[in-house]
Order: sequence, then structure tokens, then C-alpha cells
Amino acid sequence: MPLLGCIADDFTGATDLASMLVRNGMRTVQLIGVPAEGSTVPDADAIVVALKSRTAPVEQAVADSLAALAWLRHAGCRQFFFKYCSTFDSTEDGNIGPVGDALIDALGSGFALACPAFPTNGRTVYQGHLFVGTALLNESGMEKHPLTPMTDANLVRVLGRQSRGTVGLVPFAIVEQGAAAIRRAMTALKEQGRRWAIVDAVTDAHLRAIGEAAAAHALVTGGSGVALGLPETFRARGLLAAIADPAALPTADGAAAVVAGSCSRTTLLQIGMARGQVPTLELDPLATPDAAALVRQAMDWAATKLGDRPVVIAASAPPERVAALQARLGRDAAGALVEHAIAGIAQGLVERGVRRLVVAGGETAGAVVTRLGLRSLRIGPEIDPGVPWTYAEGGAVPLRLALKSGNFGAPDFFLKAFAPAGEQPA
Ligand SMILES: Nc1ncnc2c1ncn2[C@@H]1O[C@H](COP(=O)(O)OP(=O)(O)OP(=O)(O)O)[C@@H](O)[C@H]1O
Ligand SMILES: O=C(O)[C@@H](O)C(=O)CO
Repeated sequence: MPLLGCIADDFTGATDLASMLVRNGMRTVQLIGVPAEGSTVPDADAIVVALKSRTAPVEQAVADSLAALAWLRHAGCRQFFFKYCSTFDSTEDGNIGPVGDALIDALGSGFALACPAFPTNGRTVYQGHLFVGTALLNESGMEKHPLTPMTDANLVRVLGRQSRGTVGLVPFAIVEQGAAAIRRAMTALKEQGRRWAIVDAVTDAHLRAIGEAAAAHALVTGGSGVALGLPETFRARGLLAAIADPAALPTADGAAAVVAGSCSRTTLLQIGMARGQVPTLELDPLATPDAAALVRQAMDWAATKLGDRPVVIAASAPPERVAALQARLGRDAAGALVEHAIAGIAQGLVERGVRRLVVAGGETAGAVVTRLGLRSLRIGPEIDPGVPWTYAEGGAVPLRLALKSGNFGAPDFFLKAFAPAGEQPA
């Protein structure tokens, strides 16, 4: 029976969390959307239900998250985790506060900690303020995010605006003292009537201590970082068996490809690095604003290029090109057109024998996984922090998939993903 039941507000974020759990010894499966009632519970220590609730209307996000919680409770999970972005991406109305409030109420816990810190990827929380690298969140570029602009780095204030309850802080000085001090501070905040505690964390040691302090919490919320301490709490209670290789995956032999719809600086850099080293097709949706035509163009190109080397097909473009397409079609239609095209291309590639596929971008990953009709991904070895290989369980063909968050991965990610050491076949 699974121990930890997780609800993630987007697809790449779900994979990021799942990877953290695998790295710390839990066999983990990611489910796409809320499974139907009565569907088989995967054989895993942790289950992550991936939703598309980050930018959905609040009521929808709450309803989907509660449905996921109900399924995970029914599946037998003992503790629950609400995963949101390490940059606390949320709209002005929510959705982190309202979803968290609803989960707290459903579980009757009255309280939850919130910690988006992920030091490995440069996200730290100090005195309740979120930093991305050396910059405060609101000066990190995230203040210009098209859907979830983050203009305030003070998370006590941000969450306070979103939640029905009040928000306290467990500051660095307490976190430094370790698990017992953190536990006492959280208990005190709960007794004072706080519904939430933002917990500072600057290092992985802090995250481990927070995990230990929250061992008895019904609900933990945060980025993938704060999950790194949870597997040990199950192990310490004798609930989690040691497994030789929790990241073992079936192999999938066949051609390799990258499809990219992320326009983040990191993804553009990764495409730049792949260009010239492997066959790379850069689509121009501004010149061809027609999804079917883009798919045809990509498939004609791929017919001569698919082989021993990975191929890269990208719609990704710098901000001025994205803005130009948005100005012509409207923001939603522009995004949908490109997502539609990339999903069609991914489907075409799999039909032509691609069995190892990297998808760059959260929305893009959602479109691809949905088009391929995938429902369940088993999590395997990490390529870079937060981006593991996964294996599509129950699919029509053997398929390995890596869903890369826009901002994650080293500059050579698209090359190293297919290097033998990165894939570590079971
Ligand atoms: N050339 C383009 N012009 C306009 N929109 C584009 C273009 N290329 C991609 N897009 C759209 O930009 C959006 C990128 O969002 P996506 O979530 O996939 O990437 P991201 O935001 O970098 O990733 P993450 O959510 O993991 O941080 C998608 O809706 C995609 O369709
Ligand atoms: O936490 C993160 O930064 C990522 O897992 C994510 O959610 C990107 O969309």
C-alpha cells in the first residue's frame, strides 16, 4: 500500500517531486489526472497525481485537488503532500492558498507548513522571503511571468492574501536548531490559531530537519525540496523497505527525440547548445500559424533525420517572437496552437519509432502526455535535478519520457539526456 499521496499543480512539477522521492528511496508512480474510481492502485511507495491546476480557475483547482485527495486516501496513503512551484507561482486569487485551505479542512489537520525552498536549484527561503539564486523572487524575472507574475517575495504576505486563515513564520534561527525546535515552533503557531507556517530553509540539512519535524503532519506543502526529508521518516518507523534500485525502469529501445515548447531562457540556451551537435529543427509559428502545417513540416524533416542520433524539434522563441504571435492571435490561442502542434509532432514521432522522448515545458508536457493518452509514469533515474526519466506504464508501445520544467536542466541537457550514463537502463 502506498505511504505518501501527493497532489501536484502541474505535470513537470509532479515529475520533479516524484524524482525527489525516488532519489530518497521511495518507488514512485506519477498518475496523469485523477484516476477513475476503483482503478488499480499502482505498486509504489508514493503516488503523485499530476493536475493542471496552477492557473485554472480557483473553484476548479480546489475541486480537482479534493478529488485527487479522496482517491489517494482511498488508495491507503497515510500522509499527503501538496506540490506547487519552487517559485510559488500563483495567480492573485490563488491557487496555493485556496487549495491548501481546502486540503487542510478535508484532512481536519487545522494547520500546514509551506516551504517552496529547493536549494539545489537556487530557491531558498530566508525570513519568509523567497530568493531565486541571489535575487528576491520579485526581481528574478518571475515578476514578468505571463501567467503568474510574482511581484512580492514575502511569502507570509503572499499566502496571507490567498488563504482564509492567518500565516506565521518559522524563521531561520529556529530552523538552524533542528527538528525538535521546528516542531515546537509549528505547534506554538497552531496553538496561536495560525493556519499556516512559512518555514525558512537555505540548505538541504534544513529541509531534512523540516521533514522530520513534520513526520506526524497529515499534510505537507511545498516545492519538491521539502519532500527530501519525508522518506526517512517512513524508514525510521519501519514502514519503508530498503530497495536496491528504486529508480529501476524497463528499457525502451528506439529512436530519441526532444520536443520543446518552453520559451524560458534556460530552454533557449539548451536548444542553442544542441544546435550544431544534433539535427535540430526550429519551427516558426509566426510564419506558419497553422498547427497541421507545422506537424507536416516537422514530420517531413524527421523522416530523413531520425536514426542513431537524437533529434530536436522546437517551437521555442525569444520573448519578442512570442509577443508577436500573441499580438496576432491572442495569448491563449497562440499557446494552444503551439501546444497542439508539438503534441501532434510528439505523436508522429512515436508512430515513427521514437521510444525516448524529452518534452520541454509544463504546458507543453501536459499537451503531449494527453495526446499520447498516457495515464501512468513510473519514475526512474534523474538526468538533472528535478528531471528524471520516466516509463509510460500501460502504453501501446514501450516509451521513456522526460518532462522538463522550463527553468530546469544544465545547458547541455538535451545532449546529456541521451548519454548512456544519463539513462542508466535497468
Ligand atoms: N514561438 C512561440 N510563440 C508563441 N507561443 C509559444 C511559442 N513557442 C511556445 N509557445 C507557448 O509558450 C508556452 C510555454 O509554456 P510551457 O509551460 O510549455 O513552458 P515553460 O513555462 O517554460 O515551462 P514550465 O511551466 O515548466 O516552467 C506554451 O503554451 C507554448 O505553446
Ligand atoms: O518547483 C519547480 O520549480 C518545478 O517543479 C515546477 O513546478 C515548474 O513548473
